[in-house]
Amino acid sequence: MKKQINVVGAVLIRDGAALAAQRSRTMSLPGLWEFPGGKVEFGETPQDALAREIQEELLCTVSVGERVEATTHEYEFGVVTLTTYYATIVDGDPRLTEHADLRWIPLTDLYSVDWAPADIPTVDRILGGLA
Ligand SMILES: Nc1nc2c([nH]c(=O)n2[C@H]2C[C@H](O)[C@@H](COP(=O)(O)OP(=O)(O)OP(=O)(O)O)O2)c(=O)[nH]1
Repeated sequence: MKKQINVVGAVLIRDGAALAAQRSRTMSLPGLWEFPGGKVEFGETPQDALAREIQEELLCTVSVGERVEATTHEYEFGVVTLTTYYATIVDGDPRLTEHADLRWIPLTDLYSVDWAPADIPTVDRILGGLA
């Protein structure tokens, strides 16, 4: 049976653009774009995990809000359940640490990057919510 991986991602929206992070060559799913975040550790709430991951990888503090979407996708290396939340930056500015790139993508261009497959329902939901 494949490994089950619980992952949380942050949907940060500012001035009509969403923050996307490109996975680096040394990560799984290299080159694909994702919502910053990571794996939920034992004993953590998804919200705590998300705030911790954003602090670690973007070096800023967020307040986690409403859930956007939850989706399960089977990759070669395991089954990822990705839950995304709207989040707001309360301190600091996102900085590039472990990803290949960070980009504020205008919502009108959100489909222009190559998202990790598990993220597509979140992108659909964000854009659907605007309609
Ligand atoms: N953080 C994040 N991960 C995602 C998203 N969509 C998606 O399929 N994933 C996958 C990529 C990874 O396999 C896993 C998250 O693990 P992680 O962010 O802790 O990545 P990691 O670098 O520690 O993982 P690994 O390369 O060591 O396997 O979920 C997303 O929007 N955000």
